[in-house]
Amino acid sequence: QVQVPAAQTQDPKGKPDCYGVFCLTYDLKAEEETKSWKKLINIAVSGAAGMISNHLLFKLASGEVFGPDQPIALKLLGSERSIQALEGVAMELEDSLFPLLREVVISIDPYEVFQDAEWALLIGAKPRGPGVERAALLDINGQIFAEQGKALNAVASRNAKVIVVGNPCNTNALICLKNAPNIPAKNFHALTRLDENRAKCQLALKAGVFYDKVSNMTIWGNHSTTQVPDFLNARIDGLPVKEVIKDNKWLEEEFTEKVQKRGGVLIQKWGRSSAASTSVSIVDAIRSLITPTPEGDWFSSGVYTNGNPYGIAEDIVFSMPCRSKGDGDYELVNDVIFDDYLRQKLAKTEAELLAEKKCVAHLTGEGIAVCDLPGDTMLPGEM
Ligand SMILES: NC(=O)c1ccc[n+]([C@@H]2O[C@H](COP(=O)([O-])OP(=O)(O)OC[C@H]3O[C@@H](n4cnc5c(N)ncnc54)[C@H](O)[C@@H]3O)[C@@H](O)[C@H]2O)c1
Repeated sequence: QVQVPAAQTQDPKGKPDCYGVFCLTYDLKAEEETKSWKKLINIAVSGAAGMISNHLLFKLASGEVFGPDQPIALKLLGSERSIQALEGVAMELEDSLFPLLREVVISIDPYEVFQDAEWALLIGAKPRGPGVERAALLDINGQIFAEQGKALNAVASRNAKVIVVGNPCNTNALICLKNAPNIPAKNFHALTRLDENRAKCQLALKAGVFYDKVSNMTIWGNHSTTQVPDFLNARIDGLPVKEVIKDNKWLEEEFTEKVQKRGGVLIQKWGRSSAASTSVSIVDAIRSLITPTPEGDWFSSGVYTNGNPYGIAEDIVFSMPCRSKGDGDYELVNDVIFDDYLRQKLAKTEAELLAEKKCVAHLTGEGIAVCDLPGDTMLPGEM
């Protein structure tokens, strides 16, 4: 039974950064006596007034992500344009009376928001408007992630875990980690978990089984339409997918394209991009790092290539199969197989990421940018 410590009034002037009711402090003595709660953790969220955050923040504050005995502080970063909305978010958090939510800070200054952050969930980015080239988007959003990388480097916890959601998320994550040399590059992730979840759902549908039977699902490469949902290594009910779904044409063409373009189809139906399922996948991504991966299974995450066993180019952020002991860290999976089809697809998504990297050389400290993208591929959420 978790006990909620009594609130104590404190002079709000003493805590200038806090929002509203979160300026009141809890009675720490009462908390010590219960011994049932863990030490507070700082979670920074950028784009906190956006659609994804509108789902995610309430999951974080409810205890669904870090557990019912883990108090949290939410440090919310918005853009100048979203500051009013951000206040609205903070008001809704106040009114939800979450016992685990101890502090809320809203700000447009990443140096303030990232102070001592143990987790940084970087969602805020500019959406790609009509007529905006992918190269231009890389530059516009890249600037945001260069600045936020510098801020993380200066003030975040030295072992902060960073999950980049804002698109183009792989290259944004690369820019971010290059600007944060004091934080291990291994701690940076680009979110490809939504793609993994979508792939599992499509395989389950085709095989006529519930989706909990699908495991070992890797999304390789970029979070774009060149991503590779790997049906060679995935399993259904413990069996290789190809032994269950004996329709290679469907797997190579329909399945792959369905996963790559699922986001675009969803926009057509909804009139906006996926926010609820994205927030669920961010929760999945965090939980995969803080709970041990089930024996024999793995999860996908866009991570920094630095000595990978698959022969993928080094020094990019590439989605790969990972396993975790539940300590926030991960290891790459060794027991995966490749065939010609998979190798060919991997080469395409790898080429795209290498080209994206050249486009942002000015933001990673690697010289002058040369932008020659192989094709203007879409993000999964674009049509
Ligand atoms: N990786 C994935 O799987 C995945 C899935 C869905 C969406 N996305 C991406 O996530 C991002 C956010 O999506 P959304 O639907 O929440 O968008 P949204 O437009 O509803 O919200 C984005 C918010 O970020 C804010 N923002 C912009 N620049 C900022 C900055 N420099 N610092 C802080 N905040 C800033 C905006 O004001 C806005 O409130 C988009 O880039 C989208 O493409 C990624």
